[in-house]
Amino acid sequence: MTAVAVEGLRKRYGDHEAVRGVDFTVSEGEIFALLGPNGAGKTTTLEILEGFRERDGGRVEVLGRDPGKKADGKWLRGRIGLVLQDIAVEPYLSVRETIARNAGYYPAPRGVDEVIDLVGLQEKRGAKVKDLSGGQKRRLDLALGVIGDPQLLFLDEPTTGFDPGARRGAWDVVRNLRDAGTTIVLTTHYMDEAQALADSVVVIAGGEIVATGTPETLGGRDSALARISFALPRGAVASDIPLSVTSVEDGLVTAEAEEPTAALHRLTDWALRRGTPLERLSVVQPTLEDVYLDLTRPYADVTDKEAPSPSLDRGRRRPRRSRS
Ligand SMILES: Nc1ncnc2c1ncn2[C@@H]1O[C@H](COP(=O)(O)OP(=O)(O)OP(=O)(O)O)[C@@H](O)[C@H]1O
Repeated sequence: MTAVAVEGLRKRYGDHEAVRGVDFTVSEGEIFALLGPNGAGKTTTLEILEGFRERDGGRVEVLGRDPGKKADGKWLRGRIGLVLQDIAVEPYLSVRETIARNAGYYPAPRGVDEVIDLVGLQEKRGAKVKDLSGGQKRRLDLALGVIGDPQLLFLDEPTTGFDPGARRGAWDVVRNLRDAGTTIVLTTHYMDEAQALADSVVVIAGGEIVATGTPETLGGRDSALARISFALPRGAVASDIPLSVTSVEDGLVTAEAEEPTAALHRLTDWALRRGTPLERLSVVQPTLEDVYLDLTRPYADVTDKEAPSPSLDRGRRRPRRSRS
């Protein structure tokens, strides 16, 4: 079933069109990541889904209701959880008091201590909010987002300010929530986070969707050529190499291969027969971050008045395979 459906969504601030006809769906029980550079329109889109901002055009359905309608908005507030940036909390209340107070806003909240354990704030149960570190404060935000046992959870940059260990802990929390049936919509600027968590991904830039897919397929990532590089062996010239060489710079050969396993077999066989080792050998497939940067590069440092069409300049690709 569909948890969120967005069709032709538009939002304008004065003469700035922040969201320009966005379409996407989020399936129930998945982790959906909305990615995009600063000013892309992510927060505006989320705020419309959350019922905090009116749209100028398009259709939006969240758990089958329209968050732009007052009655539906009220119904939705009991069923969605929010982890926003800069949530205002009372600084002199303790962690436990803060979570317990919020639990009272929901018809069927989770247990307060269970949620404290879930987000890893056991040690800080009695600490005042004002004495928490930045990362601990963000965990408290996460606790407040899940205390109402939401069907749908919005996470706006959930791990900003976390240390690496805490980030992995938060990822486990998010995955556990998904596995327990919560649908999760998140924004993040960390591509490793999207890679680790997301079942599906949408990239938005300049208020428009520039790519959709899974972390594995986004922007043709699964069909991009692998890049093999190694130091040119002593005495060899580029034309000796049994691969499609794209460059030789400072003695480093770079070649692209459609089937890296077979290409490596040919290359290492050639090197072994020559008796020359392949120094600095590496095989690189584009990461989600590489693909994301290519997709959004045209939008860096441009205003809404000159939003370009994205150039998919990942270089050569192997012929498209059918995608699921
Ligand atoms: N209340 C507002 N009034 C006027 N312009 C706004 C308002 N909120 C956002 N904007 C503008 O709309 C555009 C989209 O902003 P939005 O906050 O949705 O982007 P974002 O993708 O969430 O960015 P970030 O990653 O920096 O949080 C930006 O150009 C922003 O300056």
